Parts: sequence; C-alpha cells; structure tokens
Amino acid sequence: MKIGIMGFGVVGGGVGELIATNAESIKRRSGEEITVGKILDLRDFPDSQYKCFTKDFQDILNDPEIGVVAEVMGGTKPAYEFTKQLLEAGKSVVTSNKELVAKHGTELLKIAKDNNVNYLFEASVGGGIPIIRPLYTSLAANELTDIYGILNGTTNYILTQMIKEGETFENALKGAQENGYAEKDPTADIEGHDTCRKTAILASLAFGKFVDSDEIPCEGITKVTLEDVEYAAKFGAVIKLLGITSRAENGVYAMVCPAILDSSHPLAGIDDVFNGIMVRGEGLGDVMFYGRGAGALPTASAVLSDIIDTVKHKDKHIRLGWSEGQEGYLLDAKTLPSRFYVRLSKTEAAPETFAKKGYDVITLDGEKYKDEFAVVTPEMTGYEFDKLVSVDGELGGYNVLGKIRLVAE
Ligand SMILES: NC(=O)C1=CN([C@@H]2O[C@H](COP(=O)(O)OP(=O)(O)OC[C@H]3O[C@@H](n4cnc5c(N)ncnc54)[C@H](OP(=O)(O)O)[C@@H]3O)[C@@H](O)[C@H]2O)C=CC1
Ligand SMILES: N[C@@H](CC=O)C(=O)O
Repeated sequence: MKIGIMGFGVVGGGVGELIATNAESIKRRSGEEITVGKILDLRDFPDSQYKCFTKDFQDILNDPEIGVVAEVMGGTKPAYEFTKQLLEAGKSVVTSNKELVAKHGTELLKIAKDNNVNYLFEASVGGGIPIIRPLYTSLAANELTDIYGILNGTTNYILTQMIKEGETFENALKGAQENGYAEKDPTADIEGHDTCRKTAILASLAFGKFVDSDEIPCEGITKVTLEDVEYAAKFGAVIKLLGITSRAENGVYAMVCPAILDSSHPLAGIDDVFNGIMVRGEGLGDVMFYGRGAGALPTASAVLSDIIDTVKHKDKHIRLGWSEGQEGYLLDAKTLPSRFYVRLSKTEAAPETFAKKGYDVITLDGEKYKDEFAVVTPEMTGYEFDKLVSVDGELGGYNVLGKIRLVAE
C-alpha cells in the first residue's frame, strides 16, 4: 500500500522516519508493505531520503495507488477541505490534527462511513499514548463516567522546567518549541485551547455525543506563578493543567484549568512532556494511560498505528464516532463543588480570621512571603466562589494574588 503524507514538519517527518526505520515490522504487522507515495508540503526538502515531494494536493488526491493519507499539516484550512475530498474519493485519512477533529470530526467521520473508508485520529490526544482506540475497543463494554487528563506536553514540560529546574516561563516555552512539542502558535498550548480540543474529543468519544470545544470553560497556565507552586508544595500538593470531563444524568461536564492535586493523586507525578489520562468506568474502576504526549516519534507512532489499522481494514469501515451535539448537553461546570486555593496579600489583620471560618491557612517562611499568605476554602460551587471573591479581586478585604481550583479525585 502506498500512503500520502500531508505536512512534512515535526510529526510528518517522524512518520517518514518510522516508516523507513521499521519497514520490516510494519510489513509483518499490517500484512503488506507500506511505502510513501507522495508528500505534500509548502517547503523543499532537498536532503530528505524521500524524493516524492509535491506542492499540489491534486497529486495525492488523484493518485490511484495511494489508499491512505496522513494529514499532519495542522489547522483547519486547508486541512478540512483536503480531508473531505480524500474521504469522498475513497481514501482513508489518519490524523494528529486535534483542532480539525474537535471542530469537524462529526462530519468527517460521517463522510468516512458513507464512503466505506476510515478517518482515524489516535495521535490527536496524548501524542504516543494509546487512548482513542482503547476508548472504542478495550473499554467499550463499560459505562465510562469520568476522565481526568494531563493532555498537553508543552505546558507540563513548562511547569516541570519552572518548578524543578528554576527555569523562567519564557525559556521553558522556548525549550518546548525547540523540542517540537508546541503548536505553531503556542498560545493554543499555554492558554489551554489545545487541552480543550483534546478534552472535547475524549468527552465526545467516551460519552457518545459531540461536545463543542469552544463551549468548554478554559483557563491556561499563564497566571500560575512559582509562589503558587510553593504554597501548593507546603500543602502537600502540585499544580497541573487538567482537562476534566464527567458524565451526569442529563449531560456532561467538562472544563480545562490549572488544578491543585494532592501529591498522592495518580496524575501528580507526571512530569515533563509526559501526559497522563485517568479513565473511570462503572465496573472497571480507574485505568491510567501514561506516555509521551508530544514530539516527533511518539506522535508518529500513533499515526502509524492508524495507518496499519486502515491497511488491515481495507474495504471495511471501522465503527467509531459520536452522534450530533445537542443544546444544553454540556452542563454548567460552575455548579460543581470544589475547594479553591487563594493567595492573598496580608494587610494589618492576621490570617487567623480565615482559620476560624474553617479555611486551611498556608504561610511560607522568608522575607519574600512576609506580606502574604494563602488559604484553601471549604467546598463550594464556582458561583459561590465567584461571589466570595469580589469583582475588584478581594476576599474578606484581602487583595487576591492568585486562585486555583483543587481537584480531589
Ligand atoms: N508536534 C507534536 O508533538 C504534535 C503535533 N500534533 C499535531 O500534528 C499536526 C502537525 O504538527 P507539527 O508536525 O508539530 O507541525 P509543523 O508545523 O512542524 O508541521 C506542519 C507541516 O505542514 C506544512 N503545511 C502547513 N500547511 C500546509 C499546506 N497548506 N500545504 C502543504 N503543507 C503545509 C508546514 O509547512 P510550513 O512550515 O511551511 O508552514 C509544515 O511543514 C498539528 O495538527 C499538531 O497540532 C499532534 C500531536 C503532537
Ligand atoms: N502542542 C501539543 C502537541 C501534542 O498534541 C502538546 O504540547 O501537547
């Protein structure tokens, strides 16, 4: 089977490398030889081992020998149009492009079904971690209830570099970019949009109905400070960017936010570019998935697994997907109860007033911390917390310097 590759960047380059390096084992596992027929990219690659580059999409679309195409170019334009045309032309498409899957997955999966081909996206969540396929195969017998995930390699790498190596945010981000972890526009990583897209894909697949990533409440890591990290550590906890989704009787909850996790939490020890996904099911209990969440070869490994699957399922549509979304299906996450960490500047009054009200109070030693302290509120909804912290950023007359949700389970 000949494949096409659209986009020869970090992931596309990794796909090319893995196909060349593991040709024998890929042939053994898929049942036939897989070779690269054409590669679409805007740039030239004179030093590449491949000599089949084109700048014209029609060359891939109209090549009858190409049965599967890896769309690893990113973004929705022109990836959406290209994917649609390929599926309609009877070619399977595999992708790492979570933005496209989150936005147009429902339609593209339907087009794949109508044309008896496949649209697979294992690499779209968790980089090299197998998570998409387990959700619709190995775990298919379970009613899944909750998913908690560290889903973005870039932000987990940045947080780890800042906390463990004392690196600045800017330098840590630069490192993530140099390693090929970050999105073309890293705003998507650090502001949480990438985690949001992955959370939406997991929620749609696990609970069966489309969840729109644009509607998921989303906060990134840009407001997290090293001071917050130190208060969390004194409290026996760590800070991680989480994507969370849970099934309820009348819909699903989903949110993306920095979260304070007790250091005994299964996700607390996941550092660097690694991702971790905890899936909970009735009967099943908890299952953990762990591995490299970004980077050329880990992601290419997931893309290749989909290519092999499509080759093994030639002329057969793999049943996978979710139904259309529905107004009101995504429930209001602010109604969920939680404890909240708040960092406050100290004025003349003492933190004891909070202790008396049932708050945990955290103080840190040293000159740097003499004019501030932190509290952890009793459990309350997001709405109750919003009321507690006034619009001008005060809690009980103290200036709020930072606030982060605690995630207990
Ligand atoms: N990097 C990672 O670790 C992971 C990435 N992903 C996803 O995989 C996808 C690819 O990511 P990544 O490889 O990092 O991105 P890169 O930017 O490294 O690669 C994308 C490649 O596609 C090319 N390209 C873009 N638009 C076109 C076009 N219209 N026609 C032809 N070529 C085009 C780009 O060329 P040019 O550079 O000239 O724009 C570039 O060479 C994204 O959706 C990303 O979110 C998923 C998991 C992990
Ligand atoms: N930018 C993403 C790449 C993989 O999905 C990340 O850092 O996780």
